[in-house]
Amino acid sequence: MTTVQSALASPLIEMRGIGKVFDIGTMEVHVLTNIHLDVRRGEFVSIAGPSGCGKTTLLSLMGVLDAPTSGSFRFLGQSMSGLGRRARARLRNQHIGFVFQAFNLISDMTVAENVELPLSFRDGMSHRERTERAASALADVGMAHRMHHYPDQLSGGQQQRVAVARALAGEPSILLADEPTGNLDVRNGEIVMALLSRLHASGRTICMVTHDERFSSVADRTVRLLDGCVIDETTFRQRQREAEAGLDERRSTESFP
Ligand SMILES: Nc1ncnc2c1ncn2[C@@H]1O[C@H](COP(=O)(O)OP(=O)(O)OP(=O)(O)O)[C@@H](O)[C@H]1O
Repeated sequence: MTTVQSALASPLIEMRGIGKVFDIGTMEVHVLTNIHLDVRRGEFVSIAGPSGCGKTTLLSLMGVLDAPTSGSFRFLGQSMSGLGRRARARLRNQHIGFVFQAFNLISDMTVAENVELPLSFRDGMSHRERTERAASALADVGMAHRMHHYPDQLSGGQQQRVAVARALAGEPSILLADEPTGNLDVRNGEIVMALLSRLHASGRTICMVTHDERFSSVADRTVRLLDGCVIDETTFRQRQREAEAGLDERRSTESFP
């Protein structure tokens, strides 16, 4: 098998025995313990759990923003241990799209300029290609008609859709979203979730941190954390079977009082 073939055959993200400890001088904060987690191409994985359980820390490790203290982490089949700062930045720019709770758009740049910005760090990408990619990503999220507007002329939901376009414009291998609906009202939250769902249906790989159970259930698989450990992993099929079993039970109780 060639290097390319083996990278394609292996999970996109492969974590084995991952631990993360923050040393804050006076004490060590043990945030993640012995995490085993794979994310395969085309999967939509949600990470759920109570506040402070380590969800964002885990997503930062997946996004190569931070490094684990222990364990092995492979991205696209390549070990991340010992990778230098520049190599990590290049990998993030080429393979990872980030969406955060705060939209983080630059207020004095137009929507199109915001989406093009990360592409300007790509070696050798022409201005024309950047413009075309930005236009196409904005069309994907239904925001092409606003490309010459400024962020403060858009609603929160629209700004988040632009942030998703910015994350997608570089054709990343995975989209990592940290509470993407956290700053949105119910309706805009649903619109952004419907967008992520549609992107997943078209083949995108997505990993999302969310507090919201309704949104978590949109994913193929939900990984639940508690105190930095994975305590449960349920797949969409399991949840469907459980819901059907609950329905059958209710039906039988109703038929035989
Ligand atoms: N740089 C850091 N230094 C020290 N402790 C940290 C650091 N980053 C995170 N922590 C601690 O790690 C724990 C987990 O934080 P994290 O943000 O990953 O949790 P979370 O599950 O995403 O929480 P929330 O749902 O509230 O956003 C917290 O106790 C936090 O204080």
